Amino acid sequence: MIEDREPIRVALLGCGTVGTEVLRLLREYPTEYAARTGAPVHVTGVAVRRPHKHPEVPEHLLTTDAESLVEGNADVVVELVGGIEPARSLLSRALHAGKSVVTANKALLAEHGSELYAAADANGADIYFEAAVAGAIPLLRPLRESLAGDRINRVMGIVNGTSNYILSAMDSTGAGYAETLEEAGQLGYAEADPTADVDGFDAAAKAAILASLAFHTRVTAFDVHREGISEVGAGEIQAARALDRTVKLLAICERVVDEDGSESVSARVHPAMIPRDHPLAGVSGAFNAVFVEAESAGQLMFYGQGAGGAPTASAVLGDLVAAARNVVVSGKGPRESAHAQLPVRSMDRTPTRYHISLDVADKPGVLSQVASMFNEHDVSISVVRQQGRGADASLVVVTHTASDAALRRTVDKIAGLSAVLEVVSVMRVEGEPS
Ligand SMILES: NC(=O)c1ccc[n+]([C@@H]2O[C@H](COP(=O)([O-])OP(=O)(O)OC[C@H]3O[C@@H](n4cnc5c(N)ncnc54)[C@H](O)[C@@H]3O)[C@@H](O)[C@H]2O)c1
Ligand SMILES: N[C@@H](CCO)C(=O)O
Ligand code: NA
Repeated sequence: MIEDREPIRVALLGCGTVGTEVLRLLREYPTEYAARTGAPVHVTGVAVRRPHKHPEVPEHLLTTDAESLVEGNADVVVELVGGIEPARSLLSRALHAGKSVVTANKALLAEHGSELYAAADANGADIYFEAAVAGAIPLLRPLRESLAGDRINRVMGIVNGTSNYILSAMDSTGAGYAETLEEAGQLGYAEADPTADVDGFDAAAKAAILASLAFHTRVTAFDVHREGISEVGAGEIQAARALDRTVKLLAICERVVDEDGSESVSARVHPAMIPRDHPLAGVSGAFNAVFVEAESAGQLMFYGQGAGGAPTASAVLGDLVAAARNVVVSGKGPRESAHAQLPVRSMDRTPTRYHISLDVADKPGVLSQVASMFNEHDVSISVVRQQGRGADASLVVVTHTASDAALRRTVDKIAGLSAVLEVVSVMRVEGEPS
């Protein structure tokens, strides 16, 4: 009988939005977790900061001493505290003691992932982190395991629910930034410090994890070019709408191949205009979606709830079952795969496309002045649209692909032209043939 087997002991660190749901589900379906694991799964303690705030947790499980809980008899440590410290020290301690770890902490993995992998490897423990990227969506396991026999060329997607929730609302109802951010917080999507969401830090950490797994290369959060959504205003949303596009905060990880065949990895997070008929355009609210392009598999799309207590708990519990099962059968999960060690390309040298919207003086020759700036910087133009007369004259340009640095230099030069009254919006364009 499975119930009679030696239980797998689980220490839970943190009992906030996600931790509460993990604990609720473990207590609601013990027979199913036991059957899937091969042994009963017992929570031996829950580390929190303020015990009186957790009436839902049996009192005998609560502790404020996370260190002692980790050092105790747990087989698996589930970390749902977030942030770098004390999570880093606690997980390092657990791994060095040979205990497997399940975490949803993208910030920690994106900065210190290699150190944790090494500790896991050296001590025969596992580290699982499906919840760290795109919440409930099974994405990291497919990258780490199912696609291990393929060659991935691109991973592009919406990986931050909070900023997507805000951009979706701005686009569909014209809602304001602050009120929507507050709603996202109340719904449990936003990080404890929501600047991590709106300034792109959360998505950049996820991009680092995705790029590392996709390209078998160590990519950290510091390698990821990052721009958030704070500069996206009604002007940008309208400019996109006028061209049948919408604005999304995208994480883009690519293998870039130069003419001489040398390869590098580019990882970036920034707002971008995508066509309204692109599958990512229809991803709204806290939903996430990620495209993966692999040499043999072709295009794959992963879609689902990227944030929220229960969806994230689903991913954590899937990992917990895997880690616990490995303890039962003395098996091992996947290790770090960083054999390719491709260089990380700077944003300046990354090929991108720009959409530029300008208010211009209604005078002959404006178009040719602007066009000559593009020529000078070797940037070719894909679309030009000149609209209005007099004070309302405007010019919209969409470029072909060029290096990001050349595009930025061109915009700076154009802004300095006397005929250009205002640069209304500048945004990168993704999701359409270049
Ligand atoms: N909320 C989501 O939608 C979501 C989705 C995916 C991943 N995550 C990740 O999951 C983790 C947890 O997120 P959350 O939304 O549940 O956060 P949360 O802020 O709701 O919960 C964290 C809890 O940890 C507690 N805590 C802080 N320091 C502690 C310590 N030293 N010892 C014990 N407890 C401590 C806090 O009091 C809080 O209750 C984070 O890494 C986050 O990035 C969250
Ligand atoms: N704050 C994150 C949680 C999921 O990682 C988001 O909004 O997507
Ligand atoms: Na996931």
